Amino acid sequence: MPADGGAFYVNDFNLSDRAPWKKPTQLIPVSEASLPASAAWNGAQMPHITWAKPATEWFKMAFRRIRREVLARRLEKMVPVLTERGTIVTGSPLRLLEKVMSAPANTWGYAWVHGDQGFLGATPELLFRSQGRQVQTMALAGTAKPGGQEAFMHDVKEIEEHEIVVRYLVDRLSGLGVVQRDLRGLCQAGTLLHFQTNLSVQLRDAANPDQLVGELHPTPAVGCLPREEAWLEKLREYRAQLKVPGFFGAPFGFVEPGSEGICHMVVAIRGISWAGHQAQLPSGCGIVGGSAFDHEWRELRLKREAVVAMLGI
Ligand SMILES: C=C(O[C@H]1C=CC=C(C(=O)O)[C@@H]1O)C(=O)O
Repeated sequence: MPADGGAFYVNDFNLSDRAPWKKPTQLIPVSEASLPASAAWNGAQMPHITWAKPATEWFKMAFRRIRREVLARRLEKMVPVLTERGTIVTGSPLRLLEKVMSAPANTWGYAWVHGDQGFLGATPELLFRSQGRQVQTMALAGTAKPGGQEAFMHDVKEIEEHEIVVRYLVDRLSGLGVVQRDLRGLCQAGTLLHFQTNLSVQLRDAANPDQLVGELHPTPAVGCLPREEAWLEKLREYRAQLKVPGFFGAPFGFVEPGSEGICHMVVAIRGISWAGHQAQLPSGCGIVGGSAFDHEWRELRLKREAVVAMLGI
C-alpha cells in the first residue's frame, strides 16, 4: 500500500492480483453534481441491456451438494453465486456511474473502469474501516422478504445464517486484539432488509490493510465456514463452474490521501460487470441446514432486482 495513500485496492475474489493497489497519477474528487463534467461521457446514453433468464441446472446441482455437506455437518455454510447474463444493446455502462454516485442510504458506491471492461455497484457490506490500530467491521447476512420484517426478526434460519458470520468475525478478530460486538440490528439497503452486527477491535500489533484483507476475506457472508483451504477450493470450483465474475464478493477499497492511512474496504456485491457488450449481474445466497431451494432462488432474484432497480437497468 502506498505510504502516502490516495490509492484504490482492486482485486478479484481469489485475490489473484499480487499488486492490488492502484494509484492514479491524478486523483480528482467528484460529487454527484460534478461527475458529468469530469467523466466526459462524449454524448453516451444510459445503457439498455437485455437480460437472459438464468438456467437453474448448474446452480441447483451446487445447491444440493452444498446442502448435503451441511446436513452431514462437514460444512456450516457456503455461498454459491448465480449470474444473470445480458447484452448491452445501446448506450454505455459508464453512465451508470451517475447512479452509483446517488446510491441509496446504507450503501457504499464502488466502480472500476478499464478500457471496455469494468464493474460497479452499491454495496451494503463493509469488510473493514481502519485507522491506525482501530478497526471496524460488520457481519451482514440474512435477508428479509419485502413486507416480511415481523417474521424475519424471529426467523431461526436467517438468524443462524447471520450469527455464523458474527462468530467467524469474533473468532478472527480475537486473535488480533480486544473485540467489541454490538447487538444484532437491521440494515435497510435500497429495497432489501438484512441483519447487521457491527464489531470493532483495537489491534494489539499494527496491521496494514493487506494483512486485514488476508485475515478477513472471504467472510462467510460471501465465502464459507469453515474457511479451510479444502472448502475454499470447493467454493472456487463452484464459482468457476457457474462462471461468476471475479469482482463479485471481492474486497474493493480506498486509502485516503495523506499519512493517516484511513482505509475503507468494502465487499463488492450488488453490482454488475461488463466486457464489451456482454454484461453480468451476479447474486449469492448463504446455504445453511435450513435452506430450501425455492426460497433461495427467490432471494437470489430479489437481490438482482434490487441492483436492477438501483441502476435503472
Ligand atoms: C451475497 C449477497 O449478499 C450477502 C449480503 C447480505 C445478505 C446475504 C444473505 O442473506 O445471504 C449475503 O450474505 C448478494 O447480495 O449477492
